[in-house]
Amino acid sequence: MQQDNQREKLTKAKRWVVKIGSALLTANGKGLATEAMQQWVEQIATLRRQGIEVVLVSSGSVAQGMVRLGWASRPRAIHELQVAAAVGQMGLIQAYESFFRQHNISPAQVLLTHADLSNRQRYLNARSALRTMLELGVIPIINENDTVATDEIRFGDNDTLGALVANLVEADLLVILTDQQGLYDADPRIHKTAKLVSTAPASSKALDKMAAGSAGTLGRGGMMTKVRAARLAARSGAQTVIVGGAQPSVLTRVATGEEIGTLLTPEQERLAARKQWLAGHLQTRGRLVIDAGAVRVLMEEGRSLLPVGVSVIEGHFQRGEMVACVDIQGEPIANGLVNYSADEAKQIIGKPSHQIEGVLGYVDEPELIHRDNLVLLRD
Ligand SMILES: Nc1ncnc2c1ncn2[C@@H]1O[C@H](COP(=O)(O)OP(=O)(O)O)[C@@H](O)[C@H]1O
Ligand SMILES: N[C@@H](CCC(=O)OP(=O)(O)O)C(=O)O
Repeated sequence: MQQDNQREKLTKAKRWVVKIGSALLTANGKGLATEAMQQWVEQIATLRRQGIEVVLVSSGSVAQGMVRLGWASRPRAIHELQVAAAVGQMGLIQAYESFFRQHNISPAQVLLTHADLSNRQRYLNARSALRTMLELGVIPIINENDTVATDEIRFGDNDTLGALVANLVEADLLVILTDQQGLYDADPRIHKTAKLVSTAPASSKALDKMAAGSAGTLGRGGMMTKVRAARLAARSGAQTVIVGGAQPSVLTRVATGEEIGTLLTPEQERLAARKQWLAGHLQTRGRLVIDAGAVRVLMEEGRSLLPVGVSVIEGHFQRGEMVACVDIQGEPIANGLVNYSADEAKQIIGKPSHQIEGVLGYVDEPELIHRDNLVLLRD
């Protein structure tokens, strides 16, 4: 993909994940950087008016908690960090809430752990909740759920969380706001002559050496986790911009394609990347026999699979697992991630989607398999 087209592509990105790091948010440990927060919120409101959906991943709970508890240095003990995070998250959310309210936007607090995104069912639940928030114009503000997150279920840094959220909501763009202007060819705190990298493929090995320096005193990740986050985001086709969050109008400038910060580019388009992942990674757990009408709309119109087009359910699968879709002769048509378990699906097949609630008592999604989660196996 041409690198010079890539900034232009930013102007078309419709779904963004914006991650804001601790150093920026907490004015380097001096309390919340409320003026800066107010400006980011204002820019997000502007982006929204331009039709861009934004998910915010915000760090700063531990740093803010330290201020509220009067602690001068970051505690080592995990339970103390958890307390700082819980106390600080209140201040963080309170501030966001009041700033978003000034623009008549409702923000929502979402706390996630690693386990929430590695379990297929919880992954799908988080995904539909976030998608619905975006549809309703609510801005999700995500942080790690530090009170319950211990080592094995921890993201460890919010750069990674931002990337996983970008994968989760199928974002076009991950913007990582930090205290440097972007990624330099060496740590600019140590090497005064270091140069800013403008654009590079996220997969470039040369980036590892450049980003090897450590994090600031408040942040956890440093540049290495940002580069890794860009690679993770690239797996679902998202672009990543690492950029100095203290610059005026930083977000709206990124949206115009202005050459600020560092743009790390994916190798594949978003949907192609997701479909490749779907095609390669999961075993099927069951089979749906679909009727001729459903075969036609899937293959010719690229539509989602609705319960009404399914005649038989085979196998024991859970919501979120991969199933095979076959025609009435048993010929494979597509594989996809199913929105209902086998037991639920058996009750709703052959029925129009508006009857799902009447049958099950709730509706997860109107589709049995959404078209974004469906890979066709025939041309
Ligand atoms: N090549 C590099 N380019 C820019 N910054 C770097 C580089 N290597 C290391 N760093 C350091 O990474 C820091 C940003 O990471 P971190 O403190 O985790 O920020 P955040 O809180 O925004 O996540 C910068 O302040 C910088 O000193
Ligand atoms: N959940 C933690 C995340 C800390 C973190 O990842 O910080 P950073 O590297 O500055 O994004 C907090 O809010 O303090």
